[in-house]
Parts: sequence; structure tokens; C-alpha cells
Amino acid sequence: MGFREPSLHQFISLVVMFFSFFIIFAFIAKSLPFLGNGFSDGGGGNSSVSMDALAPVMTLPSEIRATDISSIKAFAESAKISAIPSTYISLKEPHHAEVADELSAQIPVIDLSLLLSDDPQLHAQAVQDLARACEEWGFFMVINHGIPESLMDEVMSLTEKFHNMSVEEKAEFADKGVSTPIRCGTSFNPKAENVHYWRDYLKVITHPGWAFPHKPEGFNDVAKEYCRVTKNVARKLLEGISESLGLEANAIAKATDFDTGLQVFIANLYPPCPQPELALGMPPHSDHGLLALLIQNGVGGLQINHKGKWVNVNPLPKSILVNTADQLEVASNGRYKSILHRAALNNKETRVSLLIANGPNLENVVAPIPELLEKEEAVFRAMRYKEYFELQQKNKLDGKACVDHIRINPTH
Ligand SMILES: O=C(O)CCC(=O)C(=O)O
Ligand SMILES: [Fe+2]
Repeated sequence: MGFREPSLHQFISLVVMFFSFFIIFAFIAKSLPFLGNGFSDGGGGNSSVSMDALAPVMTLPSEIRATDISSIKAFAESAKISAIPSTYISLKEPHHAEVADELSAQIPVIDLSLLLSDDPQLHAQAVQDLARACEEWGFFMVINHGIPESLMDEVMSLTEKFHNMSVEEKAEFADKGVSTPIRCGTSFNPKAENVHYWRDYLKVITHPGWAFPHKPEGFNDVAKEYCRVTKNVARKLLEGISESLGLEANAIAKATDFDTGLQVFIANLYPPCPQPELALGMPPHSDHGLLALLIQNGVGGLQINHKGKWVNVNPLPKSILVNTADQLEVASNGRYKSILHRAALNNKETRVSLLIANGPNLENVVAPIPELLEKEEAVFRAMRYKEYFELQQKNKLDGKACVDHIRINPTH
């Protein structure tokens, strides 16, 4: 039997069939929720990711990158993997091996009602407590803060509802860059990282001005109230911190234009992770801004670095957790160092944390407070907060690299 050359007609049919098959295949891949916009990622994306995701669930999509998915929650739920992709391995040593649990109970507690007390002695004691908390820890829990429990519960429950919406419902909020007021995405900065983080986020610039997702119902109003009262608490704490540095209560707020300052609402969701000892929800980093106030859904995971040791944070009921951030380190001329912290994971429960970052006005040129420089040399060079904010958000999250970038004297 001789080989017969295919006719031109047969050849064209074959090509058409091949392309039809490819288009149907691409369409199916695109409609899988966890693939987000990965398939249409012209050239730059990793197309083997989409292939892997279509393979039976037992196959580990070991090379999956956060640039190819829009949500780790959706990915984890649909892929049903028992091991994490290699691109999510952050830790060589299991993280629980190096946690100093005996230090958890020593995390300072600040009673805001004492700081605001008319009794000069109670107030002075609270200022002293704040000085110690900022100097020795850079982190504290605030109790008697005056924020209603019902408001905290409501904002947390709506934050969970937001994250539980489908990938399609959240698509309109997808991260389109630092200057957009509402940004929803996964990991920290997938394009800039080699290792990714087991986290989905919603970040909203809530001050100055107001923009917020219009769903789920009620989220906008509850979040607005929560942001307002949180900024007040941050303002009061900043006054106490100014006093603790021997400055006028208003000094830091005035120098940084705090009242017109940037506020960012950051809602993090960490789904259960099949290998929580190898991955992280967020890597070690310090926050930009002055003070960041955090609450969580009752599931732990935040770890702070105290004198080189990782310490689990177990919040007192209804307390607010406060991080001292980079611009406070700058304003205090290195006296109050921003806290290095990270988010650890677990394999059972979804963790949700809500962080409200409060910082200077974006146009403010942040520098050490002049009064502090009467007796000491400047440890930091001045930098416009907008540039600092962009520097931090546009790169990978890397310890205290940003604040080190403006440090004049590396020994501080
Ligand atoms: O989820 C946490 O406990 C930490 C979150 C955090 O550090 C951040 O959003 O900057
Ligand atoms: Fe943080």
C-alpha cells in the first residue's frame, strides 16, 4: 500500500480542526476559576501552569506562579493539593522550630483609657509604658481603646464575606498598580518576587478621600466607620508617643501632616496551607507609615521579631495589635524601630487579618523631628512619603530593606 499525499483540502481541514481544538481547550482553561488571567498572559506567563492546572488533581503544579492565579484561596480550593508548589517554599527550616513561645506573654499591653486619663499620674505612667513598648518591642496590644466590639465584629465578618466572593465577583477590583485606590490580589507583589506567599489581599486607600468596594452589602459603611475610629486611636497613640520622646503631644502628627495622612485598609486572607511549616503568608517585613492597627478573626499566625527571636502573638480578647512602622523610626530618629514581623500559616483554618495602616501625608517629606536633632545627628535622610510608599509597594517585600535604604548611619 503506497503512501498517498493528503490533498490541500484535507490539509486545511486538519489545520482548522487543530485550531478549533486549541481554542476550545483555551476556553476551558480560562474558565477555571483559579487560573485568573494566566492563560491570556502573552508570552511573559508560564503556560505550563495552565497545563498543570488541567491535569488530574494528584499532580502537583510545582511551578505555578502567583502571576498566573488571581487567588490562592480559589487555587487551593480547586486544586486540592497535598503539597505546596515549589514556588511557595519560603523556609528551609520549619518555622515553629525557631519560635520563642516563652516571650509571648511578655508582649506589652497599653491601656488607652489610662493614656487619655485626666489624672496626670495615670497619664504619665501610660506614657512611660508606651516608651518602653516602643523602645523594647515596637509592638503592643491596646485595650480599653473605645472601639465598639460590635463594630470590630461587623467589619471582620464583612471582610470575610468579601474574600468569600467568587473570583469573578472580585474581578473588577483586580490590582492594577499602586496608584489605584482599590486593589485585590494574591501574595505581595507576584511580578517582583521569586518566592510567593500564601495570601490573598484587598488593599484600599481610605484616607484622604474615600473609595471602597460596593459589595458585599454594608461593607462600605461599616468600613468607613471602622477607619474613622481607628484613625482616632492612632492619633491618640501618636500623641502619647510624641510625649514619650520628650516632645509636645502634637509634634509627630504636625510634622507628618497626620490628619491629612494616608490610611490604607489591608484585608489579608490566609487559606489553610497543606505544608504550613514551609510557606509563609507574609515574609519578614516592617510596615510603611507610622502606626498599623491590626485585628484578626480569632485565628493566630502573626509573629513578631523580638531581639532576633520570633514570637507568636496571642491577642488579648478584643484588643488591637499595634505595629510601629518605618516612618515612626525615621521621625524618632531611630529611637523607636519599626517592628519586623511575618505571617505564619496553619493547615486547618482560614485566617483573616485586617490591618489599618496610618501614615504621613503622601506629599510630606518625612525626616527626623528637628527638636530631636538638637542633641543628635540625623540617622535618616529625608524622603517624600509617596516615594517611600511606592518603593515599598513596587518591590518584593524584604525585611527592612526600604528603611535601610534611607538610613545614613548603618550602626543605628
Ligand atoms: O496578617 C498579619 O498578621 C500580618 C499582616 C501584615 O503584616 C501586613 O498586612 O502588613
Ligand atoms: Fe505588615
